[in-house]
Parts: sequence; structure tokens; C-alpha cells
Amino acid sequence: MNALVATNRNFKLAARLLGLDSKLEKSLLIPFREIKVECTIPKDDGSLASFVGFRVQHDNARGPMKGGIRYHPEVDPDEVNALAQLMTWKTAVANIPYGGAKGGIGCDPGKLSISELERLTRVFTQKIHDLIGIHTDVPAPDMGTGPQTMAWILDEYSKFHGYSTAVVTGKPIDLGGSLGRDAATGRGVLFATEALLNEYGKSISGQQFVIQGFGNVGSWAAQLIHESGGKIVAVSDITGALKNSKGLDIPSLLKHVKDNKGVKGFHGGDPIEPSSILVEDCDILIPAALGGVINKENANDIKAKFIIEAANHPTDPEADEILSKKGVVILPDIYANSGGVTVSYFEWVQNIQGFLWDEEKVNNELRTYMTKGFKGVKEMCKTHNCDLRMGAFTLGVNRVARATVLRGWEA
Ligand SMILES: NC(=O)C1=CN([C@@H]2O[C@H](COP(=O)(O)OP(=O)(O)OC[C@H]3O[C@@H](n4cnc5c(N)ncnc54)[C@H](O)[C@@H]3O)[C@@H](O)[C@H]2O)C=CC1
Ligand SMILES: O=C(O)CCC(=O)C(=O)O
Repeated sequence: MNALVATNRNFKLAARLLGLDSKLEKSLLIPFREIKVECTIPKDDGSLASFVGFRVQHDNARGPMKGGIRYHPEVDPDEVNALAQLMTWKTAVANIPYGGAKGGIGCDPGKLSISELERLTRVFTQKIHDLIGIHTDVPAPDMGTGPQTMAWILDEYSKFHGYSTAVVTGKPIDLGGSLGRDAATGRGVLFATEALLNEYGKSISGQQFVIQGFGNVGSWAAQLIHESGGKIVAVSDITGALKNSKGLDIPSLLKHVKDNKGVKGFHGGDPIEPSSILVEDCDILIPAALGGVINKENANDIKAKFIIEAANHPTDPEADEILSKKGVVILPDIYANSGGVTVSYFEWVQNIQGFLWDEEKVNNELRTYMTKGFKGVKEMCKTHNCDLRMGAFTLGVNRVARATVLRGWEA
């Protein structure tokens, strides 16, 4: 299902549960601003290449818009729109003073050299620099981007507006990045999983996990879950998939991935079909790659009892219905992966204050936010007699709706 159709459907269900006025509902759905830019760069061989970049700024009722920038061949306007909207509800669920935005460039970063990626990022920044800013819209990394991408954006933006560290988050530490941001989304996934399992009298230790995606989020989640006693029995990334029912040796796998740029070829597990990763035997499934991967085609075959959505919109609404009938509990993206944007917020606060927190403080604050977020979601589940996805959506949408009305923008 199209990502925007799916996201709008979840929003509308939440709006109905909250009894939102139809005019307010419409105004919350329409993005504040949609930017589409052409980015032409010289390739290393001297030829020219053009790419299309997007930044969708969805809502700013609760504060500056916030969200990552994705470099991936499948980036398209509807998906960026959906991801921007999800950021609005996510920052509200996390109760941090932001709205939502998302950006992306349709490109395959694996096929571009470092200098081509730098030129592309700088051209993209030249096209959008007037529309982002510390109190307007603050980008961060997402799939296919990372601290170096943020460093280039910061440098290019600063040529126009003066040196301004807080204009992006997820930066390298040497440029004002926060300790703990790199691990934050994975650490948030760990805290969210602990909060959920606690409801069922369970803990991470002894549970069997399967993780799809072994990039920033998937690999940190794997490392932290492994350190907490969880057994990771299968993983996949773009290079392949492997399993070991006795539990993968995660420290060795992390080293292999660093040296080989992917999980393929790791000797501590048996190769499996990448398409079968989501239906492998496990207690807890963590999608940490692309959207829409859990759908009506595979939902019936999923064996996990819990799904923790580390990726954004990994589950189609049709799959939600099938899984709910099977009794599978899904911890939704707008809560489960909110650790990244929460520590981005800590980074922005530190930059504005000109002060650096130690990592322990970052991680402790993150735990506090994730715990409060879970409580908030559960309360909405009780109030509206709904599942965790609608609990999170009603929590987020209600906070944004209240801010919108208070600011007198609902008409
Ligand atoms: N980086 C962050 O702080 C946050 C990321 N997310 C979401 O988490 C997900 C992963 O993001 P990152 O880890 O940052 O990206 P990344 O670029 O660091 O890693 C992506 C991983 O997914 C794998 N992958 C790509 N296509 C795949 C496929 N077809 N099958 C299996 N694996 C595939 C890649 O090989 C890589 O291991 C995305 O949905 C992103 O929007 C959500 C919140 C914050
Ligand atoms: O750290 C951020 O500002 C945004 C991270 C992000 O893109 C996401 O949560 O999906």
C-alpha cells in the first residue's frame, strides 16, 4: 500500500477516536510546505548527473519542524510526505517541542563516491538553505545518510547564514554532535522493548529476536539487545540474510559488517533467503530497514509474538488487521523509534546552550522520555479502547491538535 495512503488512514482513524472537528482534521493533514528541487552535480568522470531532492515540512504547531534526510533510490514524494507526517506525530508522542518534516534525494548512495555525495549534499543544501534553520526546520540523518552528511549540510548552510551548529543534528561529535546520538534510535528501541515486555512479565533476556536491516538502527539495536541477554537468531541487510538458532555472535558480526560493508559472508550463521527474514521463528521481530515490508502477502506467516517497529511505517494497515487477529502485539514506529529524534532534541538543546552533556546523562534522559512515552501511549489505549498504534496516534495527534487550536490556526 502507498505509504501516504496508509499514514493518512491511521491519522483519520485517530482523528475519529478523538472526535476531531473535520476542518481541524483537514488542516492537520495538509503539509505546511512541500519542496522539490533538482540537484545537478558533476560526477568524478566529468559527466553531469541530476537527482531530485525533497523536503516536506508537515507541521510546526508545537515547534520547529524536525526530521531526517534519506538517500535511497526509492525516495518518492508520497513517501517523504508520509514520513514528514509521521515525524509530526512522533515528536508529539515523545513530547519534545518540535513539529515534523522529512527530506530525501532519489539516489543510490552506494553507487556514488564520497566526493560525489559531498557535491550532491552541498547542492541540495544550496537549494533549501533559506527554508531550514534552528527555529524553522532542523534536518538529521535517516537511511543512507549519517554524521558526515550533516557536517556537509552544516558547512554549506553556514556559508549563507554564519556558523550555526544547531541547524542540523546527528552531527559528528567534533562539530557539536551529542554523545549518544549515534546509538540513540537503537537504544530507544531497547528501552521501548523493555517497557512493552515488562507489561507481559517478560524481559529481554532469553527472548529470541530477528532483525531486518543492519545499518545505524538495526546494528545498534542488535548490540544493545545482545548486551542485555537477548538472543539474535537472524539478521538481514541489503547484502543478504543469515540465521543461527543458537544466537548470532553479535560482536563478531559487527566487526564483519564493518570490514565487509554487509552481513553477507559471515561464517557464524547459515545464509537464508532475504525475503524469508520476516517470517523466521522468533519471539520478537524488529524491522529496521524499509517501509511497507510487513504486508498482506506475508502477515499471515509471521511467527513473532511482538513486532517492534524500528523502521518507519514497516507495517501496512492491512497487515495490522491480520496480525491483530493473530494476537501479535505491535509497538508502533512513532513511539518505538522515537529515541533518535529525542536525542536529536538533546543535541539541539546542548548546541543552543553551548554546553556538552556526558553520555550517561543523555542515556538516562532518553530512558526517562521513552518510559514516559510508553505510559502516555498506554493511557490513550485505555481511554480509547484501542491498540498501541492508535494509542500512539491519538496521543500525538491530540497534542498537535491542542497546540493548533491554542494558536488559533484551526480554521
Ligand atoms: N537513523 C535514525 O536515527 C532513525 C532511523 N529510523 C528508521 O530506521 C530505518 C533504518 O534507518 P538507518 O538504520 O538509519 O539506515 P541505514 O542506512 O543506516 O541502514 C539501513 C539498513 O537497511 C538495510 N536495507 C536496505 N534495504 C534493505 C532490504 N531491501 N532488505 C533488508 N535490508 C535492507 C541496509 O543494508 C542497511 O543495513 C529507516 O526506516 C529509518 O527511517 C527511524 C528513526 C530514526
Ligand atoms: O533525529 C531526527 O531529527 C529525526 C530522525 C528521523 O528521521 C526519524 O525519527 O525518523
